[in-house]
Amino acid sequence: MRPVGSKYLIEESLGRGATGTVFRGRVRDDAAVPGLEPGRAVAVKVLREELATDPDVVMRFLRERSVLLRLTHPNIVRVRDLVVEGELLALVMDLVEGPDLFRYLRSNGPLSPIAGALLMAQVADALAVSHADGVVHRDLKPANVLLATTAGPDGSEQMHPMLTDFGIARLADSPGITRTHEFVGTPAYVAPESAEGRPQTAAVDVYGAGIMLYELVTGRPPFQGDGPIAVLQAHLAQEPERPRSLPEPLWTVIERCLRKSPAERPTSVALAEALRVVAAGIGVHSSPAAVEAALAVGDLLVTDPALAAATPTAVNPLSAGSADATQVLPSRGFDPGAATQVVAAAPGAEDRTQVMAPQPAASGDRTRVMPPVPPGAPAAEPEAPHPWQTQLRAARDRNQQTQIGYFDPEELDRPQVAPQPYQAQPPYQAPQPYQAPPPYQAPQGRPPQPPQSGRGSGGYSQRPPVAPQPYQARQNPPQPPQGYRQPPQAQPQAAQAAPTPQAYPPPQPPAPAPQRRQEPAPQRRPEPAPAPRREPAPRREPRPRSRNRMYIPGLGCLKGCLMVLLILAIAAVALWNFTDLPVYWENVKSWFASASDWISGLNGGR
Ligand SMILES: Nc1ncnc2c1ncn2[C@@H]1O[C@H](COP(=O)(O)OP(=O)(O)OP(=O)(O)O)[C@@H](O)[C@H]1O
Repeated sequence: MRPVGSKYLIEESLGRGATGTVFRGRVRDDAAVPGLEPGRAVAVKVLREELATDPDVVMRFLRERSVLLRLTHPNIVRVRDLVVEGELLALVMDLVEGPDLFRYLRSNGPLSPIAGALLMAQVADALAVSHADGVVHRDLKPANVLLATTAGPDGSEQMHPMLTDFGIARLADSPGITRTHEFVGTPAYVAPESAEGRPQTAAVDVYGAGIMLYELVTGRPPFQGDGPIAVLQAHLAQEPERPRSLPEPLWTVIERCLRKSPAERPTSVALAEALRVVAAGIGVHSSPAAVEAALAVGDLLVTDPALAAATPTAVNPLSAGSADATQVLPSRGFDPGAATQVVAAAPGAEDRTQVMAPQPAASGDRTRVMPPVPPGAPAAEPEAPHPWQTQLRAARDRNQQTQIGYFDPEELDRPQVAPQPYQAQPPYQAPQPYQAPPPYQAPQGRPPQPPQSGRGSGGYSQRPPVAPQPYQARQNPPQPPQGYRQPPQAQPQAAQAAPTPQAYPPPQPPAPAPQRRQEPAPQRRPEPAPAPRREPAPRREPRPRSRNRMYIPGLGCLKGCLMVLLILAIAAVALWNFTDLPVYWENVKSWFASASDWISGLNGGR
């Protein structure tokens, strides 16, 4: 056990991410911490050294202390204390016993549309509370949703989603840590404006929620690519493809969250409400009124008028006054330093319009960080995947990691991904001729999810937790990225009536030009007649991030072997010179000679 500050002891590591390592810990027996009794188990996130030694991060850490500590909600992992001790920065949080959503999805496959909608509604509740307090999460992804296990009304285990890592991306996004062209976030979940270095408002979290919702119900995020740059370009240029079996109302919500323009995305409050309406209206038991309400869910997805008003300026960080325009959040908790940094990160038009490219040395390390496997879970895959699947998965894992990396603006000019219409993965390719998918059926093989009533008058804690089935580590083989599948018929079905055939219009085959695509294109889209290029800004060398930046595969092993050989050689010389080994050796030789003579004698006697 290691002490952290004067009040906590840390035990084993629970896992490591890009921003730090999380340990299981406990409050010291002699410590008095408000709200935490002595001996209480906690989770302690020790920020990585590079962050902890940056004066700007330390300043932010202290300045945002009160914001982080006051964020309380049943769906937010509560931060209990912040520890600053020498070069150590740590957050003390409530310990959540349960897997994170990333691991859950890997072990159990996608959720049903109803379960996915209800789970994300709770995440949206958490976002609504933090957004009201001026705090943007900025790194929404399944790995940052922990699933606490709670007992359901019938005594069964239920999962309760809890959002964690609030403020961490913001802490890491310090002028001292991230510089021009740098980026904090997780490529698969990053909003277009974040990828471009534009101001990040609450709408980036709604975008992240849309990506997560898509992934929860299909098993893969909508934008993929081989490497972070390809993924960022997809966020900027591609439209998401509707999975064939997704209910229309749920797709409406996802599509609105994934709008390229932040001003067109719903607020987190509207998102939470809409998701509950969708969940209530897409079950096979849903009443006609609930079905009707779900089909009209688009009307509930109201946008933030303040964001819409700020957008014309906010999308152009070079224009005068853009620093003010970034302050679309309530002033409480807003950090003007962050806005200044974003604007300062776009010194020229080239910078603003370029897609950032990772420098391998800066990001290579992070690709190796994998969420740990739950205790007792078998590490081996039941079936060896095809090498191609392995590559796809590796690319996906890379994009699941939070990245704080250097991006080379010159990479923009190298075509990473041609901005062409999204090409669906095999499961989503529209068959020829197009056949309408079977009507959506409620989830099978999972506990029936009772549709929740609408939000109470401000009482979040009144809502019973509804979530996917209890986590079972590696019960099923991990699912390769694929669409929502109808569960096998053999599994027990929820006792629900057949759906009304007209309830959900079948999804249209991928349309060549949906209405949205005719809207004004974001600034990043390729221009048909490119303006004369300015001279590229001189490339800045990235600040050395680690004392050990060079990694040569096998070098450690080689050095070890050479060292062993050297030690053996020295030992041999010493033995030869300082022991009776030469005498023994002479004896051995003479025995050998005698034996040879004796054998020759025997042969000669015949
Ligand atoms: N409060 C907590 N209680 C229990 N486990 C936690 C808690 N917070 C994090 N963990 C676990 O610790 C591990 C590391 O968490 P961390 O947030 O550093 O990783 P991450 O989100 O995957 O990484 P990053 O966001 O930095 O890329 C995860 O497996 C997570 O499930």
